[in-house]
Parts: sequence; C-alpha cells; structure tokens
Amino acid sequence: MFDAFHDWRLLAAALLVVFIASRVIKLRNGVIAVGSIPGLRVPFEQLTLPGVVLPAFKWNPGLRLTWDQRLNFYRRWNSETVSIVPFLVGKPAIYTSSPDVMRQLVSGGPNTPWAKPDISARTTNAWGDNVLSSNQPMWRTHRRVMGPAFTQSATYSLVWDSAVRVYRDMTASEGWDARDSVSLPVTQALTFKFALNVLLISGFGIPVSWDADEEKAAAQGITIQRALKTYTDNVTFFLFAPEFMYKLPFRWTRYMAATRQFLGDYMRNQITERRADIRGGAAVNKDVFSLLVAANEEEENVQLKDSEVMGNVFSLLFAGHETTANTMTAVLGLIGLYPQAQEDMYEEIIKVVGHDREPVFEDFGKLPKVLAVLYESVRLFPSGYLMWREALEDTVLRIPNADGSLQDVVIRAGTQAIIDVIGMEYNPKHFPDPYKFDPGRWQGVSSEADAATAWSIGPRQCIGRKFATVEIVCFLVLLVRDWHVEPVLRKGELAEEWRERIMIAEPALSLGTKDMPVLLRKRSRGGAL
Ligand code: HEM
Repeated sequence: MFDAFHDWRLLAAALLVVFIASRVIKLRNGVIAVGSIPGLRVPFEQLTLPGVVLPAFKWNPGLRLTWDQRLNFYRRWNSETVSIVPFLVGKPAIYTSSPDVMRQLVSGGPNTPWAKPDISARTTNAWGDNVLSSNQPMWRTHRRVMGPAFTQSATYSLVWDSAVRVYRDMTASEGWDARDSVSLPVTQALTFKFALNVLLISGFGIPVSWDADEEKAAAQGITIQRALKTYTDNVTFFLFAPEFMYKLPFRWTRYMAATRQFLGDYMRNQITERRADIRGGAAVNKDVFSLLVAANEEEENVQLKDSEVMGNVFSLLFAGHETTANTMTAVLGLIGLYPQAQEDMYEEIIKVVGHDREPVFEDFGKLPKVLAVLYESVRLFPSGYLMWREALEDTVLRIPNADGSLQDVVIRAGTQAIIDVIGMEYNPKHFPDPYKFDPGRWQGVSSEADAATAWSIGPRQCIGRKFATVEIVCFLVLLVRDWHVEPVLRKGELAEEWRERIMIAEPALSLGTKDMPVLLRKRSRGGAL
C-alpha cells in the first residue's frame, strides 16, 4: 500500500522523467533547428542570463568562449560554421567564422529572413527606435536619413579637425608639452576621454574641453558634458536597468534618473532649435546631429519622429564610443610591442606631414602604413566582436565545407545566428598565421575594402567606419610624431609575456583589453629617443 511518502517520491520521479524527456526533446529539436551542424551541446547558450552571469566552465561556454577558443574552436569540428545547442536555457544557435556565411546573414535586403533579435534591439532603443536596433522596413528609413551625415567629406574633415583640437587640448591640459616622458598606467583613461570628446564635438556638435572642471560642474548642477560622461560611464545601467530602478531612493539611482531626464530634455530642445534654424534658412552645421535633423527635414517618404532622431543620435554613443576607444587602446599596445611597425609609421608620418605643420584631412589618404596598423589592430581586437541575427522563417544557408564544396543546410525559424567576428579575424584560411601582428597583410587595401570584415560588410556595415578610421589615424599621426610608445613591463618580463598578460580581451558591450600601462617617451627631431 502507498503512503504519502511513497506518493511524493513517485510524483517527484514522474516529474523528473517528464523534465528529462522535455530536455531531450529540446535538445533534439535544437539539433534539427541548426540543420544538424555539429558543435557544442550545453546547458545554457552563451548569450543567456545564466550563460553570461555564471562562471565559464566546460559546460558553460560563457561570453569569453569566442576569445579563449579563437584558435581552435572551429578546428575541433573542421568547419568554419558550428552550432551550440542548449538543453536547459536558451535558443539553438549557429556560430560562424566564415565571411561567405556572414555575407548571407547580413545582406539585409528587403526580404531577408535574418533579423536582429528583439532582445538586442530592445537594449539599444531606450531613447527611441534607431538605425542600430531596427529591422526592415524601418531600418532602411533610418539608414537613409543617417546617410548624408556619413557620406559627406565635410563630416570627416570635421572629425579630423576635432581630433586635432582634442589632442592639443589634451596635451596642454595634461602638461605633456613640458615633459620628456608620460606614464599612462591605464591607457583606457585617456582613449575613452579622447574618443568621447571627438564624438561630442563632431557627432553631437557640443563643444567640450579636456579639463572641464568636474567639481565646478557638479556645483552648477548637471551640464551636458557631465551628463554625457555619466551616460557613457554607466551605459550598461542605462541600457539594461528596469524602470523601477530609477525610482529607488538612493543617491546614485536618483542621479541616474536626473541624468536621463536632463539628457532627454536637452536633446528634445536641441532638435527643436536646430530644426527652427534650418527652417529659418540658417546654414546647417557639419556635425552628424545637425546633418541628421536637416536630412530628416528633407525626407520625402517617411519622416523620423523626434524620439527616433534622438534614438539615432544616442546610437552613435552606444556604437561609436567604446568601440573606437578600445581600438585606440589596442593600437597603442600593439605598436608598443612591435617597435618596427611603429618606426615604419613614424617615417611615413614625417614624410607626409613633416615635423612642423598641423596634420590636415588631406593627409588622411596618404598614410597607408598608419591605416594598415589600424586595420591589423582591429583584426586582432575587433571591438564589435559579435553580430547577432535570428531566422524569421525556415531558411537555407549555404555553408562551405572544409574541402571547399558547398552544403545547403535548412535552418529553422527562431534559430540564432552569431557572426563570430573574433573567429573570423583569426580564421587561418583568410588570415594566414592569424596570431601574428602583421600590418603588411593590409598593404594596398583601401580604407573602404570589404576585406576588413571587422566592420561588417554590405548595406548594414558599420556606418561609422570612416568616422573611427579618420579619428584614429589623426590621433596616431599626432601621437607617434612626438612620442615613442612602449609597454610598461614588469621586472624581467618579455614583450610577448606582456602581450599574454595585458592584451587579453575583455568581452562586454564591446571588446576591450585589460587595463593597459604604457610609457610615452618624447622623440627628438630626428626620431631618436
Ligand atoms: C573601431 C570602431 C568600430 C568598430 C570595430 C565598429 C564595428 C561595427 C560593426 C561590426 C557593426 C555591425 C553590427 C551588426 O550588424 O550587428 C557596426 C554597426 C554600426 N556602427 Fe560601428 N564600429 C565602430 C565605430 C563606430 C562609430 C565611430 C560609429 C558612429 C559614429 C558607429 C556607428 C555604428 C552604427 C550606427 C551601426 C549600425 C549600422 C546599421 O545597422 O545600419 N560605429 N559597427
């Protein structure tokens, strides 16, 4: 006869059987969804809350997977495209390091079955729908209205001039001009501020200064420079925090709420003012924000709402600040490690710009060695390290096999596709000896070539690619002309050991490295130290 205890045990056993059966079915359906592409079978997919929050171990690949496994993940299955199928939490996903598969996923035509998933869109449209988060057909409108700001050479001339201005402001404020060496214990502190200031001047049309007195600003209440700095310093909070957190009675959360309110009011007023100026016949400023408002005024089909204009302006901060700053940091680390590449850049800079004059935008196209160093650094540290898509319907992907033949694979609706940019940039088929820092591989590659896949390709490729390239090239011209960059090594440490210790990727919203200590040593006129 069954007593209550036995009943309970029976029920628990039955529930366990149902649970296990449901997980087996989930796994089986997942394998079918990814077209039986081989790969990992794990409890959580890496882009789920437990996948991100729990420590990485054999069964939880975690966010670091694509960096830690960059040299052997795809080799294990002898394919450029593999799958990760979770049996507890998350959707089945394919991961690809193949530029050919990427091309199919990001082609972005009006009938594309591949869309940015809701979750990735929701996180970036806190201010309003925008080019970064939207899908067809609205994406096309955003991109069309954003277009003029990113196709005019006047924009890039302004980016270049802003970079010169910020650099001069920085060296004067930091007292570099009177010093023979400058130690940067955390290079990121400099690059993040530099990239933010250039973006505020040429992207937002907001004049900012390097030594804006934080304390004085605090006494004045919130200023736009301070609010935008608070925003970029706490971007993860602003993107992910649920509404109730802004209402918590803590000083910090109250400050976050006040900053958000300030930024919203400021931007709405700016849109109204800039629109009134344009309607009144005033000349349009050349910053991206003003050009965006002007293009929206001229839009004949679907005009963007004010919230969408605001969403697009903020998408520049989200997509353009950390990515650029992390890339600048990686470049400094790499040229510190590889002095020959730095000397080649120096010689080119002196040949083109010389010692005495200020570099001008016309110099940009004459510096292939500087550009090559930048491209090689973005390859080794692609700050936009994942591109995320989801199949809206059952669809066929054409996947290259190891022997070069092609295989058509049916991918089911709801399956995720992750373009693993790190995997692609370390793919030996496309970049032989991928771990090697070799700017020579970019010799003769133009600043807009598709070969630089770290910016994506096709109609949905990074709209800010030239913005970042112009800014970083200008920064390098100014810095390397005056200073020799060196890694700060521990006693007895070799350069390669420094690379292993410091140049480890830190994947977050974008891909950074560990806090990077470098030393700048002033060059004499002839370039000698
Ligand atoms: C080194 C710096 C940068 C890198 C490596 C980078 C990389 C990328 C990548 C890979 C994408 C494609 C994302 C996807 O399709 O899922 C992208 C898109 C985008 N980037 Fe960048 N980016 C950089 C700098 C910038 C800058 C400076 C801006 C703005 C000033 C910017 C604005 C955007 C925008 C708005 C998009 C969305 C474009 C669209 O979907 O049509 N990026 N970026």
